[in-house]
Amino acid sequence: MKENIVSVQHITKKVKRRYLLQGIQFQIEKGEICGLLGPNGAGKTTLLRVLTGLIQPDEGDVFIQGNSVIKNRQAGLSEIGAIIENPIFFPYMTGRENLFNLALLHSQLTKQTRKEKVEEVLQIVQLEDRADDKVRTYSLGMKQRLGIAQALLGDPSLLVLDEPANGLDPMGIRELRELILRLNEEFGMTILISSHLLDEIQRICEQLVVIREGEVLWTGPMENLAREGQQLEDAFVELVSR
Ligand SMILES: Nc1ncnc2c1ncn2[C@@H]1O[C@H](COP(=O)(O)OP(=O)(O)OP(=O)(O)O)[C@@H](O)[C@H]1O
Repeated sequence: MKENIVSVQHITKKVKRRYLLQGIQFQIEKGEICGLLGPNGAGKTTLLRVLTGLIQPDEGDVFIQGNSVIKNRQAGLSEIGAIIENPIFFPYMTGRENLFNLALLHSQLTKQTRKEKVEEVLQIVQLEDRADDKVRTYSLGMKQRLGIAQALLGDPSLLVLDEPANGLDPMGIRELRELILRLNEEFGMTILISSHLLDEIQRICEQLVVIREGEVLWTGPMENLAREGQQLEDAFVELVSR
């Protein structure tokens, strides 16, 4: 049996009297790519912000490799690499310089291993050729890949991507898809990804968590929702309009 790497347990988040998330529960197994879906305003970003420690839930807990991101914040969060909002880089610094700066945040790394890590992640996201160019000259797709490189600096067990394909052109979307699949296949990375691009989700995800109005509406393997030959879009629309 595969090991659960992520366990989301009864997460509830209220703002004033309104529930943004209510009793959210699901698990993600090691090595899986899990898609987080839901209509606009369902609570996806709020959930990913709780998962990555950016906001505190009112109830519940999230365990990453058995470490609570709420009670044992440092250990829990050290297992996660994420792009939640658009990654912010210094435009007048090169990609390599930006990464080196961000690598300083990983205080467990020595100067030498920091340098090696930066080169390693640049290679993984295939930005070595442009690493000495200033970030202001990068396309959106390149900035997104630099964002993923940044997320990989701490050797996370889980990569969390919130709408990573937003604004990308078809070529950028394809490069991103290939990168996500390579991270999963070659490096065994577990990935949680939210997106409105359902055909992209259908191409890359094995598991799905569908939320609506802050609650889990459906969770399970992709093929149980979008049956053989069925478009995920049709299955999704059917599900959320029930
Ligand atoms: N700090 C906040 N205060 C009040 N309401 C909030 C706050 N943050 C989010 N919301 C509301 O919570 C709901 C869920 O928002 P969230 O951004 O998590 O949804 P989403 O599923 O990511 O939506 P989208 O697909 O449009 O990005 C929305 O109705 C939003 O307006």
